[in-house]
Amino acid sequence: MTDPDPLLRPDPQPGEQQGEDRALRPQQLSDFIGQAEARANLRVFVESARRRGEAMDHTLFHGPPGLGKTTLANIISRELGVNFRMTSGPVLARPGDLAAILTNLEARDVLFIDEIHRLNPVVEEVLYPAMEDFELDLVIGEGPAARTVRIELQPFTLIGATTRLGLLTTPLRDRFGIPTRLQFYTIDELHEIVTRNARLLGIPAEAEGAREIASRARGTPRIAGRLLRRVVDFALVEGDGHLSRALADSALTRLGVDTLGLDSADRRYLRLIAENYGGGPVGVETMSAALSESRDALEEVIEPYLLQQGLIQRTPRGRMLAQKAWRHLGLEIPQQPDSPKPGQGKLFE
Ligand SMILES: Nc1ncnc2c1ncn2[C@@H]1O[C@H](COP(=O)(O)OP(=O)(O)OP(=O)(O)O)[C@@H](O)[C@H]1O
Ligand SMILES: [Mg+2]
Repeated sequence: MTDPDPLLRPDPQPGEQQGEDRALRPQQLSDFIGQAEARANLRVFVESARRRGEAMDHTLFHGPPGLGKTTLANIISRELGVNFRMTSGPVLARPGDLAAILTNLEARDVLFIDEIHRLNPVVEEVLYPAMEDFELDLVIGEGPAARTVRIELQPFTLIGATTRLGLLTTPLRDRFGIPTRLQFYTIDELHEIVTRNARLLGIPAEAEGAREIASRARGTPRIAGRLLRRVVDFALVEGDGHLSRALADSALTRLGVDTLGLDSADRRYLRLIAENYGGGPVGVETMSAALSESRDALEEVIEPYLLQQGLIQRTPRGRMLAQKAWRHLGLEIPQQPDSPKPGQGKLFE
């Protein structure tokens, strides 16, 4: 996929996962801002598991990239006071890979599987009895000599994360006792996050400066963190080192982030529907071909925020531009030709 604006993509950029980003990661549920409902529920489930001295029930986090799935999984293991083991769907190529991890877990540990929708089906089969009965059925040997051995596992908590709930198989989905959807953050929540991050980075930030970044961060803490760093660069080199609204505004505009937080890829998407398809409806495959972006990237990364902002609508016949998008692009809403009443059109065929 051609990606003109890696700065603004909500997926992690190289170095971010391990490096500079770590300092900003909330460590406890009480540091975690936003997702109030999910957080309140998780607090109960964690506390209950602790009191019972049992593994917490399996938990699935789903939602667009950069909203805090990995962060929450980490926090839960810390609050439970257990080890955190991390792997991901595409990494577990063979059942043995998963078996090796499962048999090494200690009682009540958290096993985090990122991108769980990308598990190999034969690996997924191994996961079912492991999740349900903490048992592993492994086939040893081949042909007539093959036999199955059953291995007892320590009770553990599986935490799965996915940006594509729809791609999870039903049997896997059904085995999560705590499915949790993460939502885009409000501007107030992002404002709090930017303020906290600026404090941690030791940057003097005016409330209005932090708010400007928050309102242009696409509802996503990862993007808010990244925009803050870039604005700080401008503040240090071209300003007086402190983050004001005017500085944030000029830096973000230079970075191509508009007032709604859209980047050039978002605007290209909206313009295509407006200018080439009269506002739609247009199918996602057509969009994908015209933009040279994978369908996954459109559905996972670009569209969720545009939908949440009410800029586009998804209809059975394809994507359509909403009025707000025409206004945002500064384009005239085309006059709809008088649509024939039901049945009337037939007369002219
Ligand atoms: N509620 C929050 N408060 C403060 N910072 C947050 C919050 N949620 C996420 N972050 C920050 O945003 C960044 C992205 O979070 P995280 O890696 O958990 O997202 P994710 O949902 O796992 O994304 P992906 O789908 O790409 O794996 C991290 O740097 C994290 O510190
Ligand atoms: Mg993650």
